[in-house]
Amino acid sequence: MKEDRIIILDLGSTKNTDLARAVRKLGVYSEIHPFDITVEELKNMDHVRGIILNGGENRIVEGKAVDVDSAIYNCGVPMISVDHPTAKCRQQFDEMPSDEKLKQFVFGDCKAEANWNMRNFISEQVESLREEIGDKKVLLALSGGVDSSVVAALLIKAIGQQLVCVHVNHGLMRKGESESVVEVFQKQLHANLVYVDASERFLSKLEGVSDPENKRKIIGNEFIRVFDEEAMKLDGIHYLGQGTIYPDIIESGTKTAKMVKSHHNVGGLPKDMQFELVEPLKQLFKDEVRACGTELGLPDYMVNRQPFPGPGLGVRCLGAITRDRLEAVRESDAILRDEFEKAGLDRRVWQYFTVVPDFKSVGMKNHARSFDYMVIIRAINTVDAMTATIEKVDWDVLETITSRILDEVDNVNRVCFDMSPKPPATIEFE
Ligand SMILES: Nc1ncnc2c1ncn2[C@@H]1O[C@H](COP(=O)(O)OP(=O)(O)OP(=O)(O)O)[C@@H](O)[C@H]1O
Repeated sequence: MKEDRIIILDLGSTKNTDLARAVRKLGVYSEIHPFDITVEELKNMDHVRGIILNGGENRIVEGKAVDVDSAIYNCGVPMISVDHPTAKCRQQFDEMPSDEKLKQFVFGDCKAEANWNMRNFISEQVESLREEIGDKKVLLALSGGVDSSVVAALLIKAIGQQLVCVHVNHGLMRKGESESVVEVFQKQLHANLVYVDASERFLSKLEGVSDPENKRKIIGNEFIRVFDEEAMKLDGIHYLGQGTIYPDIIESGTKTAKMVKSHHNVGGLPKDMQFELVEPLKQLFKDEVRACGTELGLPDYMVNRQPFPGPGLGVRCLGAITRDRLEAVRESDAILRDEFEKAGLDRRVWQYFTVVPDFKSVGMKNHARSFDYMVIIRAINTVDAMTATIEKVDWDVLETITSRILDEVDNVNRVCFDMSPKPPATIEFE
């Protein structure tokens, strides 16, 4: 990679990513590494212009305060420290430096060039992907979500028809979602796309299953089975593309953080599938992934898509999934998304969706007694998905959504708004 870089060494900070993002915001590439990196490893990296020793509350590891190898202090690269009392560098900060001070360090002391942007990133990735992959083929599970869509667009630009995308419609997609994957990737970007309509297969496996854990397991296992079958039909695949992004890497790789998450992958593919991995987004933060998708020409609704659970609408059609309630979830979700977009809430609210429970309530329709399902609307905001607050949706917007759902969605006679923050409630219901 040709960009100048600032290395952040994690000495127990909980704010490594904030710092890395602050540096990248200045247009300079920044990467986080563990405190015990060796000076040789550092020297093997290209274009290292500066080092930030980033200390903090997790500085005690196995009873000892951590520090970098003394050779790193003498490696001749400009260095500052943040909240690292035993640092042996000239300039030390007690807390994250202001933008001005960071600028002074990055451009003044380190003389770094501001050349980190998505255009450069894409052209470099295209070049290195072509070199790495040669004339071999790459398989990619394309969900239509942000990460796999951006990986697909990048790989299409780099290797065109050598990329084989497999999209599985498990029947639990949102309204129009699978169709838009086909429209964008097959019709517009001319991708080599295998579209598998496995709805019937998933729905029949799920029939009568009401336990949320079992539902998730069945969906996950069936997904692997379908993907496996499709992969077996293909010849000469050498690589597997994955939408791993930078937070996946740092969350599973840091040596001081308390919470360690497992690495992102395609739901645990069978071990006997011998693929090498291609993970072209592994340097990017989520907002950079979105910017990369936009630069690659993906539509706005795809790159700004809100998070959507792997098991899809299956966990929003509560209890044992029935086709009538699944349709009610899908249709009401489409109305909610449409009205949120019209009200400009789609950009502001982190996640919003509808849920249909598996019981009925009494109502009146066309002057007669009705006994039908209810739709629950949920709209939440969060920073890290660990806690969540409720969006105070404007009353008029809620009324419009309610009357549209009651008018347009079959088998529904009641609409509720979920007021519960996380905790004690979770974001999803199952
Ligand atoms: N219906 C699907 N068809 C094909 N691939 C899928 C499907 N659902 C999930 N995948 C694959 O599994 C990966 C992990 O799925 P997950 O639901 O955890 O999404 P994610 O981490 O948000 O990524 P994305 O933004 O690409 O959906 C996806 O990146 C994609 O490669």
